[in-house]
Amino acid sequence: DAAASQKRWTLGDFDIGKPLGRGKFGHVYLAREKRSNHIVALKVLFKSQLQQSQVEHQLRREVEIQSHLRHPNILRLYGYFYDQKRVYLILEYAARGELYKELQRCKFFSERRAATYVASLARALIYCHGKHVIHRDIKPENLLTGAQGELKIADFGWSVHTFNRRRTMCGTLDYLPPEMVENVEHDASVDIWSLGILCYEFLYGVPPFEANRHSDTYKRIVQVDLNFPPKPIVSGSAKDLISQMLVKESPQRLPLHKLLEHPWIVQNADPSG
Ligand SMILES: O=C(O)Cn1ncc2ncnc(NCCc3cnc(NC(=O)Nc4cccc(Cl)c4)s3)c21
Repeated sequence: DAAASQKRWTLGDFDIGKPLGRGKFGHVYLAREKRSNHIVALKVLFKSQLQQSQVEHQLRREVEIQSHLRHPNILRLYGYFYDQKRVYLILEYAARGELYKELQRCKFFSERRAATYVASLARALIYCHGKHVIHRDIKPENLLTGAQGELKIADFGWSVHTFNRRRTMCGTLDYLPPEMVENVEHDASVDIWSLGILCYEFLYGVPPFEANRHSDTYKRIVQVDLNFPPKPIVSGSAKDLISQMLVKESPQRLPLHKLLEHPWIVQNADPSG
């Protein structure tokens, strides 16, 4: 609630539980806020490492952006606090944990499960883009699942606000179409590409442009060297959707609201998400 996001939290406000995971910058613990008994996830980041990697500004931006986002498919960041050595993020607890572990366990998802996740992600991204926020780091590692199996986008560490850069193209703006002046659609389409990659990986268990060497992956991406293996068997409708998202020309990628009307989503996604 509003009070919670303003309160000055300290470690003493929480009972710390089991470790949930360990990331590059620190560990995540299950925790309970003592007064409310509210269960949260507490991410502990070491200031030394944040300084070393010069990501403090990114973390500040994440906290700022996340404090304005409220969506069922976006993991809440309730607040933060710090002490001498560490910064603590107070996060919504996603009871079923990391989606990529589930993908590794199942190898790949059914079309219904994949479409349900893709539709939830599209709705969350439509919400973010409506607030001129792009995530820019949509991948299985940043997706968590709640107690009912619902998908939660986490870790806005790479998200940005897309301010409307006033283009000074040859001095006048008068002749630019709305989407160019807005400059949101153009930027926001990076998340559409990533969602297309994710949809492919949900269905095949590997991302489409995977290669042994970085340089080969880079080449396959810029050439959009997209092909669909014969196994597992995937419907033509799914391939059609993926092909409309993995388009090099960003303004030509299928807009997210059109994705929600695509036959593959309409016929396979569980409306409750
Ligand atoms: O995922 C797991 O390991 C385990 N797990 N299991 C359940 C569960 N429930 C909630 N959260 C979990 N994990 C934390 C997810 C995050 C959300 N937001 C983040 N933000 C961030 O790390 N920002 C950040 C860090 C360092 C530098 C910079 Cl610039 C930005 S991490 C959970």
